[in-house]
Amino acid sequence: MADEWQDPYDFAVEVAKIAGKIIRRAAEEEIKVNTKSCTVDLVTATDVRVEKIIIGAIKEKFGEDTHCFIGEESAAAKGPSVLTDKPTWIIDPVDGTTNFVHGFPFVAVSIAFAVNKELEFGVVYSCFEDKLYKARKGKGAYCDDEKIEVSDIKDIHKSVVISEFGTNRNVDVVTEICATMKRILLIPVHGIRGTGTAATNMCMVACGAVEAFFEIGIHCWDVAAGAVIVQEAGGVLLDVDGGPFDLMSRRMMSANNRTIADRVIKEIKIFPAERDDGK
Ligand SMILES: O=P(O)(O)OC[C@@]1(O)O[C@H](CO)[C@@H](O)[C@@H]1O
Ligand SMILES: [Mg+2]
Repeated sequence: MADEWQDPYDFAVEVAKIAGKIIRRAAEEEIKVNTKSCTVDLVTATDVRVEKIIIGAIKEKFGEDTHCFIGEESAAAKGPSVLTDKPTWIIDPVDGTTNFVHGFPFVAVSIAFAVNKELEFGVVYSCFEDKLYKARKGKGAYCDDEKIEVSDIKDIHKSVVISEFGTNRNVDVVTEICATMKRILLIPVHGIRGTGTAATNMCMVACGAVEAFFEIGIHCWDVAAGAVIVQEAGGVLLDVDGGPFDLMSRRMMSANNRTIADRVIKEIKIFPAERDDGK
């Protein structure tokens, strides 16, 4: 049987690189900053423009109504993002908008594709590093066409963990996040890091640079592509309570193995985040 998702996969790689070039060019000009859910949840004309270019290119290539789309910048106007069985592109045109605005060089184009609610492939292009991470279900994970694998560390005391502070500035939430980070540091672990983009954070797990990345508050478009890349690199994906990974839940634990995941999960204080699908 013809491999029907190879063409969209190859196209996702191509369009991610084009989008990355647009982002790099835009970074050389003055960036007008707007805000979304709060004063520190930033968005720029580049986020909106790049998403339109990606979706427009996909529609031109595969047909106007062939596929569905969940894109960060168009989602806001549409209400809850419901993932159906239909072939669906899940897109974050600029993951790390705050970094883009500040010139902090970790900004990723994240493009994933799901069919029957199963993620088929993920592409993450870290455009200032010029590193393209990609993976298709069942076919391994790659960075610039070199196979990547998670680290084999099982001892939490020899691990580096990634997490993020997010954009929620509610004092109780910030207190919980900081308390979780403190508990993890005091295990102790070698260190806690964060690139400011979930997609890139997950690629750091996939290539074995760190052992785990978790966050409460991410969206499906931040993590969909990284989820395929982590899984195909031999990693594990879970809910932050150790249950099954739920793409629309706004929370995620990704790690090199279950031992590390479970040990970090013990330190996470969970706070509520409204689901992407509104359920
Ligand atoms: O709005 P953006 O830039 O597309 O994405 C938001 C984001 O960068 O912020 C979080 C850091 O808290 C990341 O985990 C997530 O990817
Ligand atoms: Mg974004």
